[in-house]
Amino acid sequence: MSLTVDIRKKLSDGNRKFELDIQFEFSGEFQVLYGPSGAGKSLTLRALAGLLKPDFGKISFANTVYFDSSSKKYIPPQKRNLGYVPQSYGLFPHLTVRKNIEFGLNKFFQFSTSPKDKETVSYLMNLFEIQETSESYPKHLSGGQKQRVAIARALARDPKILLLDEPFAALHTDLRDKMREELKSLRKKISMPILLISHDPKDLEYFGSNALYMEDGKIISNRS
Ligand SMILES: Nc1ncnc2c1ncn2[C@@H]1O[C@H](COP(=O)(O)OP(=O)(O)OP(=O)(O)O)[C@@H](O)[C@H]1O
Repeated sequence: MSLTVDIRKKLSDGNRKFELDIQFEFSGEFQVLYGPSGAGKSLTLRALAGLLKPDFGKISFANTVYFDSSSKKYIPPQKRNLGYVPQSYGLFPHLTVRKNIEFGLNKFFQFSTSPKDKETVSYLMNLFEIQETSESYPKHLSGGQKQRVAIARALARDPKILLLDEPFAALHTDLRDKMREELKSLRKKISMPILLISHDPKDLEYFGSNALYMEDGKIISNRS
């Protein structure tokens, strides 16, 4: 399954202008997108997730076209079969861990949870070892637990690719090492490609057999 990206987007807010001009293809296990602050890494991930609409170009994954400016095709975020975890995790503070993960099932208008959905949520809580926190609210969780809930929520919709924006940035150094190990073993269990953003050289060492280096809205080098 390969992700193909060829997009351009001009952004401006009064005085500031920024241009994203990105081309790459990814079909491995891990792809790291790295580069300095302000390079355009998060904007790229948001475009893949459908939260930022490019001006021109095409995004496709596993034979599904998510965006194509020439045919005016644009699949909205909730219909893209990918899991996206933003840098701040984006957990809902007023929902318990269980409800946060249920939200990921993408069934906004369903008032009760089916037995199959309950099974999926239990499976994910077991997988991430967060069963004991199921009735807790995000503010009572550690950084590592919050991160696990956020990834579990992204996986609840059964995505075919996982997009993680700086997954370890909010964690202490010791926990970062542990979570890197966890992410690697998780990938073996779920066997789906993971695209992650980082500006930590240690992530490159760990996951970086495929690495794209970005600067000023462009990909400067591609190590694969
Ligand atoms: N609407 C906008 N108008 C102008 N510039 C913008 C707009 N939105 C974002 N930017 C700028 O685009 C640049 C890239 O932002 P982005 O969040 O993708 O950076 P990043 O590489 O993820 O950085 P970091 O590592 O700090 O998270 C930044 O300089 C940001 O300020």
